[in-house]
Amino acid sequence: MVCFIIKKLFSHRVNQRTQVTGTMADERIEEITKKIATYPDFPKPGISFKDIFSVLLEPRVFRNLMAVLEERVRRVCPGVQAVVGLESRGFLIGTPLALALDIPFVPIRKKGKLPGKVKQVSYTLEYGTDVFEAQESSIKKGQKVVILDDLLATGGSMKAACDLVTAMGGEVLLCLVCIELLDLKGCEKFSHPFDAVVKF
Ligand SMILES: O=P(O)(O)OC[C@H]1O[C@H](OP(=O)(O)OP(=O)(O)O)[C@H](O)[C@@H]1O
Ligand SMILES: Nc1ncnc2[nH]cnc12
Ligand SMILES: [Mg+2]
Repeated sequence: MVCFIIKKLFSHRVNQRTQVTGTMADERIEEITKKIATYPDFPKPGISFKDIFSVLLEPRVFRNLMAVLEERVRRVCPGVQAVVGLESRGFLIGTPLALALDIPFVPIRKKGKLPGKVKQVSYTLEYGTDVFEAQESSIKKGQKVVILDDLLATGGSMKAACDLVTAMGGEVLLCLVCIELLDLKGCEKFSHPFDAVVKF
């Protein structure tokens, strides 16, 4: 009986994973959604490119996006100790979020751009393959982090970032993106808690 109840509770949590913060109507999110420009067949035929830069053109909408991200992190992972941002578009939102939360910003960069000793992981993304690196001492053992990026497509980048942070001894409390491309089912690539502001 106890086992049955535990299983029920657990399956509920797993099913809720992509709904970490619920679905309350939020006018800020509706406006952010409308501002995200779509470019068909960029950078390759068949790719429908969602452009976060169109949100950044409007300070009020950008500020609202940052406020939504901050609220979600404060609600879901109050003990978070660092924001890990993925080069390059993840830096745009990762640095202001780290400042707002008053915690360190840790960059994960593409191969060969970070000085000093680095840890590496290779990965595939919607239109290619790449290698991610982090500076060896940038993530401490047991450090609780949120990983932030502009967009989740196939989930290859986010999975690689989770693997890298975990291999360095960090604990991923939340993977957070502005935009999720639902058809690509990227969040199935990794098992950490996940949340997205806008879903297409
Ligand atoms: O879920 P995935 O299939 O891995 O794709 C998502 C990633 O792809 C894009 O980055 P990109 O590597 O194009 O580089 P950029 O951020 O430097 O523009 C986007 O900013 C995400 O980081
Ligand atoms: N469809 C897409 N739009 C914007 N950035 C992306 N990165 C990977 N896929 C993408
Ligand atoms: Mg990117």
